Amino acid sequence: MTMSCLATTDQAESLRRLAGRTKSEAPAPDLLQVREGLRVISVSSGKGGVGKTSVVVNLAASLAAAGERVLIVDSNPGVGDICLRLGKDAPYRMGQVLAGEIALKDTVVDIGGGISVLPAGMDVQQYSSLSPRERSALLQAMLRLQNDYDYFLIDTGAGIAANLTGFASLAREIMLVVTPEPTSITDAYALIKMLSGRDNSFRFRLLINMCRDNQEGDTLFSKLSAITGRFLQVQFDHAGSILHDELLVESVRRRGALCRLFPEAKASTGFKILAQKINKETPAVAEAMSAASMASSTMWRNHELSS
Ligand SMILES: Nc1ncnc2c1ncn2[C@@H]1O[C@H](COP(=O)(O)OP(=O)(O)OP(=O)(O)O)[C@@H](O)[C@H]1O
Repeated sequence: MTMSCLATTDQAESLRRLAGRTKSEAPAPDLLQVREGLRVISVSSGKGGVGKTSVVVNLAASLAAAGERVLIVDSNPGVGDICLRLGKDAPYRMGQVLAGEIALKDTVVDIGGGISVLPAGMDVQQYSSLSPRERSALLQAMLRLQNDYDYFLIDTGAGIAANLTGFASLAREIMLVVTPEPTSITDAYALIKMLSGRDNSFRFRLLINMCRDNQEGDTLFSKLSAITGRFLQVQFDHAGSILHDELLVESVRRRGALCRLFPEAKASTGFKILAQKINKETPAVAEAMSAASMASSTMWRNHELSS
């Protein structure tokens, strides 16, 4: 669904609703500032099916178990519906937000235990069809939620476009999920190359999922790190390894987080260590961004991506 309805209804009112403001409130300033202390991490991959959503769900559960308040932003259009995966209904959809029928904040689903989900699935075409003002209103609506959380974990679609558009554009930290499969590694390298070419301030972390053992993960990280070190100027860290674990598949079947259903599982240990590591780090500093310039830079990026 697009926002063409804005042309026929009261555009100011629709934008206000989209941004979650009341009529009496002044418009938000044209500056997107992620508050100090909020971590915005996008979890991405070069190819699909490597376990991105599993990582988001279980990292969220581990962070929440340590007392952090986590908003999962499910911006992956289509397949991986995180609410469904966690056994909850998402009564409202992004299309209704884009149509100005409902405010973004009203779509948030409380999963319990310190985790909420924003079902924000939107594909690149849908995002491209928004005007710069609509994009800006959406990002501002997102930032109006920031005082309620310590982390925004963004589940993006696979590939570069999904990382540069929509809510993912707020993240300075990118966690790339790969598996030991050769195609997953080459796709991840291509993604790092493209993203770092657009913005060299991203902090990349590599998380190796579905490993046989930690040694396999360490070896893979060393190989990729050697190549990126030689050819690219990027901040690139090892987030850790998550072991292949049949109980993870079982947790998906039972519609819950592995770390909550099977806290002693071998993959749960990996997620716990990952959460501790992330929690100890100093966040990447996010500078204020002009909403207008972000919206227009995303336009040329979209144009470039579709060519
Ligand atoms: N560590 C693991 N051990 C065993 N199975 C896993 C592991 N991680 C993920 N899986 C399984 O791999 C499958 C894909 O996982 P998931 O849906 O999280 O991937 P994704 O990258 O988000 O996929 P998509 O690109 O389709 O959104 C699921 O069936 C999940 O149970």
